[in-house]
Order: sequence, then structure tokens, then C-alpha cells
Amino acid sequence: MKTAVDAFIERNRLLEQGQTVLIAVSGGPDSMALLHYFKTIREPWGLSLIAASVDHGLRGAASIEDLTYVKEVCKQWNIDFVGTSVDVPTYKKQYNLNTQEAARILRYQFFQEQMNKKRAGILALGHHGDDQAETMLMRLVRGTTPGGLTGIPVKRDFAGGKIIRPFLGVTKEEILAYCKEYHIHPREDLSNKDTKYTRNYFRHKILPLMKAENPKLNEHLWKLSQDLKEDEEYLQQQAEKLLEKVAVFEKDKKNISFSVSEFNTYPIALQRRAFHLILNYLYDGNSEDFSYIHEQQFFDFLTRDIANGKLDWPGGLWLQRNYGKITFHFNSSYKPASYRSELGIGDTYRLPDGSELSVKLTTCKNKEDKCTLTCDVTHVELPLIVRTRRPGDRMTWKGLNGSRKIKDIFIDQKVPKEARDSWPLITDQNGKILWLVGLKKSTVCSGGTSGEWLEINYSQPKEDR
Ligand SMILES: Nc1ncnc2c1ncn2[C@@H]1O[C@H](COP(=O)(O)OP(=O)(O)OP(=O)(O)O)[C@@H](O)[C@H]1O
Repeated sequence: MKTAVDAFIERNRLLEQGQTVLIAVSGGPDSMALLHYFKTIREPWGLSLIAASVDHGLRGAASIEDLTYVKEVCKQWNIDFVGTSVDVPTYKKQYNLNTQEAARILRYQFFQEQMNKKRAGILALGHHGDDQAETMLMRLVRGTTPGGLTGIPVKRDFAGGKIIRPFLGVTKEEILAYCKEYHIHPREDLSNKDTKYTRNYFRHKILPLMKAENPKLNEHLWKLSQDLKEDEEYLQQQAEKLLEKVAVFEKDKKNISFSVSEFNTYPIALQRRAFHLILNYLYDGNSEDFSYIHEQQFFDFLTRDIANGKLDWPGGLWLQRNYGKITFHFNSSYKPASYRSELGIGDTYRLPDGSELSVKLTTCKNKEDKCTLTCDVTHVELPLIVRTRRPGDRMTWKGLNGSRKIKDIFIDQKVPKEARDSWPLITDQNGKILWLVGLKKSTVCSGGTSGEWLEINYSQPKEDR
């Protein structure tokens, strides 16, 4: 395995001579093998090594024991060590996050702090080829773009330096064999076996089935991710050239326009990427999951035989068609509006984008569509509340086992990031989410016998901007 990783590092230019490397070590097989591997290349590369370990305090005594174990091994191997214990439950509660998210944020905060303090240019992580395969399959199932299918990056910017993952080209099996060969005795994290986490479910249930069909699955997925990455880089460059030729920047570079007929002379693969490059430019790099629904709307707009037209998108963006020209207008001072208001019977609430929500009481459940929610009045605590999302918001609905994060519903429904912070949701006084407006209705609203119904109507703005 060592020679394969050596070659991987050279090929991907992951290291430079004399660098300071912070190695993230949990005590498990992947990161213990990583720590050992770095020990073997410390001299030839002239590296300064620091191991960093975070005790999430989530597995009782075992958590701190992992950290102590890593510290002990570092002493034996003559590697500097930094460690910390973080309070995941408090942080999780404070920011309404789930455990994994809270742990991840705190872990990366510590890494960032240490990289600055120790002037380390590199943070090395132990992700490997099986992690890569899981990530690609999870994204495939959730819905992704060719760019998303390139998987976990081998190298990316972080804290003024780089995150690198030297083990992405090797399998878990090879790592376990490496541990055996060098008498490394990693700690075992039993939560890695719990299939209630999506990743573990893919790892233990789905991947084995696929590997039984073809043991070379990892290799094939790796090849696919690399091919896609290379194709993507090339196509991105071509799309940039396309924009250089056709795009005209207006009004302090806040608006972009181009001639439809000129744009249409380019292949669709480049048009698609050019479209995303424009969004990325306008949103300052934060538009990565602007959805393919928007992409489709854009192409409909592009091919429609009209002289004038307008397409409104959330997040301060609108497109205008003026004969043969399309302009992307972007209001850069736009800030997603968060709001919260009580909504009693007979009330109407006007949302920042001009759409309205109104509540009335009826004796018959006469309407049920995307823009209307009816709910037995005895099932909810009044007045209702209309508000924007908060981190960790969850809801449940008929047929769903357990609950789902609002964030994930937005992802499932391809709602662009820019629209999520101002998207309305309705709760009752107890905080129970009844309706993610237009997207999901809660189980609470599916039955009832009192004969009195609350009817909440959502209506879109009548006037154009
Ligand atoms: N508590 C932690 N302290 C330090 N680094 C961590 C910690 N948890 C994860 N990492 C780093 O992130 C990488 C990926 O973490 P992940 O949880 O996906 O894998 P893992 O199965 O825990 O890996 P390992 O076999 O090293 O425990 C690890 O290999 C390690 O480099």
C-alpha cells in the first residue's frame, strides 16, 4: 500500500518539501494508518508532523480513551500531539443541530485553530476509497450533477492551507492489512456499525451487495470520478471561454447579458456549464446546488419563441428576455429575509416576496392542493406561526418512518440554497411543523373528525417586479 500512496501523493501533488502537516487522528484504523504512513515519509519529505485528536465525548469513557491512546502512540513515535475535548450536546442544543453535524463543526473548528496556531499548511485526513465509493453512490441516489459525482476531493483549500486525503486511492481492506503488517492496533468505534446513519447503511448494506456483483466496484467508481473530474475541468474551461466571447457585463458587473442566437451556436454541455458559471459569479461562489429545475426553466426560457419575457427566481435574481437578448439581473444587496409572525384565524400575512398566507375556519374540507393546507382545528394549538427555517428543524408526514430534516427536504426538492432561508413554514404554538409551504404537509393535518377545519391558503404575488 505504501508505494501506491507514495505515487498517489506525487501524482496529485499533495505535498511539498518541508511542510508542517496536521494529521487528524481519531484512533480508528484509517487515521492510525495515516499517522504511521506520515511517520515513514517524514524524513524524505522533511515534514514537521502534528497529530490532532478530538474527543467528542459521545461514547462515554471510550471517547477520551481514544484521545489518550493517540497521545500515547504519538509519544512512542515521536510525533507532536494536540488534543481537545468538545461539548457536542451543548453546542448541538445551542444551534439546534444534529449530533453528527455539531461534532463535525467543532472538530473542524479545532483543526482550523491548530493550523493557524502551528502555522501548518496541510491538514491530512484518513478518508479512503470506500468512503469515496459510498459518497458517490449516496449522491447518485440523492440526485446530483456530473460535478457532484466527482466525489470527495483529494485536495481542497482550508484555513489558509489545504486539506489533503492521501488514502483516497486505497481500499479499507488495504488499510486494515497495513495496520496488521505494521502492528498498529487501532481503537474500534462501534457507532461506525450503526446503520441508522445513512453512510453506515450504504457501507454495510448497499455496498456489499454491489461488491458481490463486482468486486472491482471501488476501482470503477474511482476511475469514473477521476474521468469526470478531468472532463469537468476541461468543459469548465471551455464554458469560461464561451462566456468570455458572448457575455457582456453591465451595471458595475452586476448584470450579465448575451445574445441568444450566439449562445445557441455552442453545444448544450457548454451552455449548461456557462449557465452555472454565471450563477456562481453572481452569487459569489455560493450557488453550487442551484437546481436542475432552474436549469430546465432557463433552457425553456432560452428556446421559447418570444420577444419579451421575464423569469423570476428567489434570491434577488431575475432573467429578462428582450428580443434576441437575455439578461441576468442580480440584486447584490439582497439578503435572505428571516421572519416570524403569529397567524390567527382570519389573518393574512404578506411574505417578503409579496406572496400571501391567509387562515380561515371552514366546516368542510373542500380544497386540497399544493397551495392549500387543511387541518382539523382540534389537532393544533392556535395561533399558528409563520416563520423561516431554523437549523435542525424537522418534520414528519404520512408514510415516513421517523422524521426528516427540513434542510434535506429542500435538497430532495431541489430548492436552491438562496431560497431556503426565506422559505415559509407553518407551525402551531407548540412548534410542531405543519406545512413546509408548497413542499410538504405534516401527518397532523391528514385526519380529524371535529368537523371544523383550518384552511391556510398560499397565494403568489400578482404583480411582476
Ligand atoms: N475525533 C476525531 N479526531 C480527529 N480526527 C478525526 C476525528 N474523527 C474523524 N477524524 C478524521 O476524519 C477522517 C474521516 O472520519 P470518518 O469519521 O469518516 O472516518 P473514521 O471511520 O472515523 O476513520 P478512522 O478509521 O480514522 O476512525 C478520519 O480518518 C480522521 O482523519
